[in-house]
Amino acid sequence: MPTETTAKIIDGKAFSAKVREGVAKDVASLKEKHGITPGLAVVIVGEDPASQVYVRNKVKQTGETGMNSFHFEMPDTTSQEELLAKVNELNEDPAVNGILVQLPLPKQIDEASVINAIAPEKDVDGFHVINSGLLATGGDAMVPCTPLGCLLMLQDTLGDMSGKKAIVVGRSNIVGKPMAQLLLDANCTVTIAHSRTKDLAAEVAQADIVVAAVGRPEMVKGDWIKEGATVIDVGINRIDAPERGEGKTRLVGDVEFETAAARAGAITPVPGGVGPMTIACLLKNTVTATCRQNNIDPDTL
Ligand SMILES: Nc1nc(=O)c2c([nH]1)NC[C@@H]1CN(c3ccc(C(=O)N[C@@H](CCC(=O)O)C(=O)O)cc3)C=[N+]21
Repeated sequence: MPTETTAKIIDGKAFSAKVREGVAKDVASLKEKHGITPGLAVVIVGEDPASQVYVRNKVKQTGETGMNSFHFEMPDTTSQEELLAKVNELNEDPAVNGILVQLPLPKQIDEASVINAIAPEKDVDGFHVINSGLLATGGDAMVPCTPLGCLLMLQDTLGDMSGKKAIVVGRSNIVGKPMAQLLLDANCTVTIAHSRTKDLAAEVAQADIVVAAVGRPEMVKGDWIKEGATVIDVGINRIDAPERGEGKTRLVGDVEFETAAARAGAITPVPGGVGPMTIACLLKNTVTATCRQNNIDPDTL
């Protein structure tokens, strides 16, 4: 029997366009009132073809908001010292308000050393230990872009989340852990599930909010989802799609979409869900960083 989509599809593409509009307004106002043009520097080491779309979108959208975009490509033979020297140079450059070093890095480079070399106030990814520490203790952190994008979509869909049961599937430093923190701050009762979780299906079935961030195609099954739950699918997995012709591929999330959409109250699609929101939040974080560096209250923009 074919399943039927009953869930509201959360349109991350449309929502991210709204977020970027807000960013563009703030950028214009920073220029007019303060004579400041925010600058975002992106450093890419090596060539990962999968990230080319992402990088192109990022550069295009940064420009569209009126910000300055600085782009650095370094060969995959780059040493840790060379990358640290680039990071230091950007730390000291007053035209650069935000720095993103694209991950993963080649194996000769220690990621933590590089991330923690970024000036915390320019760390628009929110990966620096100072920022994760601030997030964990209720301070003014730079919040990682993907979890921030998920939170904005959840707030837009649900409003007050107080008392809701949330499950985060995945415990990465980049998504799972900060996401759990944000849900906790929103007064949810939070479970973090992972590869050693005993009965994942039973855990997911309890949740009003499911955030899937494991990076395994369709591993969260639709029939685990509680009726009416809100499902945020962080996964972007490219899989073979022989039904579309030889050598064809398609993108799927970490959630089995069709079956989950038949049970959920609302769900994000892949593509067009979390991905575009991640980029929009990177731009938003760059404005936040610019304001903090210049002691400007963003509410006055
Ligand atoms: N320091 C760092 N920060 C990151 O945030 C970071 C990173 N490194 N390394 C790579 C990953 C990947 N990532 C994506 C963001 C948006 C889309 C995105 O917008 N995807 C679209 C289009 C997908 C497609 O068509 O290929 C979508 O989901 O609709 C994809 C991937 C950020 N990353």
